[in-house]
Amino acid sequence: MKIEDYVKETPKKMKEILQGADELFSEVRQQKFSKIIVTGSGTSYHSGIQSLKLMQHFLDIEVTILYPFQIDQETFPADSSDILLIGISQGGSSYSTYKAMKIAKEAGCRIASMAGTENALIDEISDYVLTVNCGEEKVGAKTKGFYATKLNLTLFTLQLARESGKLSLNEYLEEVKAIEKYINHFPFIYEQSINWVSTNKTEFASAKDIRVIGTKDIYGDTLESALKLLETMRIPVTGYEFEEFVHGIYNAIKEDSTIIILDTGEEARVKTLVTVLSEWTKNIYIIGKNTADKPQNLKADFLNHPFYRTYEYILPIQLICALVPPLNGIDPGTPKDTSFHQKLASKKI
Ligand SMILES: O=P(O)(O)OC[C@H]1O[C@](O)(CO)[C@@H](O)[C@@H]1O
Repeated sequence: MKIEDYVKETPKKMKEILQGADELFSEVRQQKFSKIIVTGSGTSYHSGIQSLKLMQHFLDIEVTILYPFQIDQETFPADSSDILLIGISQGGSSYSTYKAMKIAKEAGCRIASMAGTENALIDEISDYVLTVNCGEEKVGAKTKGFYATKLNLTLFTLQLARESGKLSLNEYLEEVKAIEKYINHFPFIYEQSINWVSTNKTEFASAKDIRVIGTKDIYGDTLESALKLLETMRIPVTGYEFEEFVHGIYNAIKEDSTIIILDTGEEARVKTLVTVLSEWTKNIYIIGKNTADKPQNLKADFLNHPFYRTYEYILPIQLICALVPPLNGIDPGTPKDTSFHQKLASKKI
């Protein structure tokens, strides 16, 4: 299967994950935690970053997202028995995540794992196995798993909030309904995104480097956009939150720079930024609901819910990753070196 096939089956898998939530979280939702730490590398870390605000909003406790390398004994200076550490690895076998989970376990934390496969390495040290039931994704650059992991974190949060009374049953069902709306709407955004990518594919294929700019509400998606574009197009790509970009990154923009802006409508200065940047480069692409109607922009029928828009803005980017690299002779689903993780001892093969 190719990347676009996995993207396409995303709504079906999301529906299944929704249906399985009551059972999957039945044990963990009854527990009390004073703090939650989420850890994972790359796309898995981005799922955490993107879910952070939602988790804080519904759980009303401290939530921290850390890269595995940031976790050591000093992360847990006091009694940690009320801390839940969630380790995420879509492939389930990243040693970095596993090692961080082990340190947390030895410090007395309770441990949950979210792997995209069953019987994963990271499940071995978990008290709560919270498998991301999105089915296999046998390409290096994961897309379906990103939606599914964010949904798993969301449902974990909503179930915990429901159980502790922070959310009534009705409020819980309202949230589920809002997510279902996204699942049903997914094919429309998919179609609009495919059309936009095919209109601009030649220009994307000749991009020398790309800067992705996103607002704070989709910071995780902004980082993920940059990672996935870089991983598949194999050119320099970086992603910044709007304010951080304005802070100094703009200095690097020149004639052959390509800029993609994820415009959720939360930032009033996007238009001004585009006017200023247009003096230096013509290669500016805006993805948004109310963006100017022109071929370079994707003006899509986004639903734009503050928490669940995360299921739509990333989609056009993933389709660039799926469809543009082949124009340059790159198979985006196959890593550049298929035995890389073996050589680096970074994943259990
Ligand atoms: O199994 P893990 O640790 O989540 O790693 C898989 C992820 O790593 C990446 O290859 C790069 O960070 C992602 O594209 C992929 O989804």
